[in-house]
Amino acid sequence: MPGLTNLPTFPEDVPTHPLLVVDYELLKVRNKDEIAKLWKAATELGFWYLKNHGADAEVDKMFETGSETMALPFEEKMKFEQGDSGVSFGYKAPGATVTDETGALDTVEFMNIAKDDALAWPAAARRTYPSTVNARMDDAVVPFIRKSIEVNDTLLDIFNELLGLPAGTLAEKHKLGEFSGSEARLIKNPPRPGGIDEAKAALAAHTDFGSLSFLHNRLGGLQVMVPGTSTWQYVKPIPGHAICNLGDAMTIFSGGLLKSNLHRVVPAPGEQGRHTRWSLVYFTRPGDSVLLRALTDESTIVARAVENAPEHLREIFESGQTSNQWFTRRVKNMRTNNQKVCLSDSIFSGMECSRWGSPSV
Ligand SMILES: O=C(O)CCC(=O)C(=O)O
Ligand SMILES: [Fe+2]
Repeated sequence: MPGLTNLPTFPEDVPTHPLLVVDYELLKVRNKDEIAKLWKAATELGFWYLKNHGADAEVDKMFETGSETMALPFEEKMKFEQGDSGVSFGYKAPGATVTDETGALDTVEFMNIAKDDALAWPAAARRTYPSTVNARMDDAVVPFIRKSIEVNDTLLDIFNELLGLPAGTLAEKHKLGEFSGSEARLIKNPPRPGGIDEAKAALAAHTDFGSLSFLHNRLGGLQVMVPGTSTWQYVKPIPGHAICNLGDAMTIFSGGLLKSNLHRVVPAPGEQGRHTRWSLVYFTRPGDSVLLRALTDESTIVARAVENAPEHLREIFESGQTSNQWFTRRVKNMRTNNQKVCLSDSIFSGMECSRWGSPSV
């Protein structure tokens, strides 16, 4: 596909953080060593590579869908814009969110497709989409979303076991039939005219809001801030390997044991920066009505983690908010048009706009 083949290789001379590689086939048969590796990745960095996930064909078709959709005239895409009310389904134009406290604008465009719409197709559950998305619902979008749900639900079951929760506890919080913020995201970031200024993020530093993200990219540009450091390191894309990460909801459920780590997107490094960057994510998020709190009553492991957690985090472990309330607030606070309200609240440092010290998407 144009834009996804014959790409320059990832440069050797940029600071890169090696993620642990976890094998999905081995996880499925509950291989002990593989599960131990997943636990290490999840409790230390919150990011890992996942190989043998079996979604390559679905991912390729989604990249085609992304390229067909982003090629539509801007006015056509804007008919599906997500708006400023905190809903994330639909189109997000470049510049619709801010990337730092100076108000610098993001450069990425998204098309977010709700899990609820994919499952209801051809009916619309949450909203409608451009013709290019509708045309690929049957052969690309629905199969990708179903495959991603299968992978993420398997990981959720394993975390359920690792956290010592009663069987089905996390599954109950991510019920297929309940409306949720779960969505597939097609992302395009164009090459930046005038060269690469890594200091200017394409997508702001954030933690993912939901539970699990299943990410596919071909060019570099994703960076993580390794806990205990204050510098950004690239995550190198490896063919056939998805990048998985945990979101804030899992940090809350687990009393802080599972890490939702800060990350951002900058222009791809080196020669790669001359090319359009495409990426694709499936976000699994808790059902809209699920209360975000540490599962202390359900697990002694979580209860102990909360007892040992630093004081300032304990408030987050009893957020008092449903998944939908939390998510709506966070999406709203990212929007450029809402910054008058938000910057006065100190979005990048305060507790009100971002309890995690950075915005979340
Ligand atoms: O494009 C990427 O590599 C990451 C995107 C991301 O972090 C997000 O959409 O939340
Ligand atoms: Fe993210």
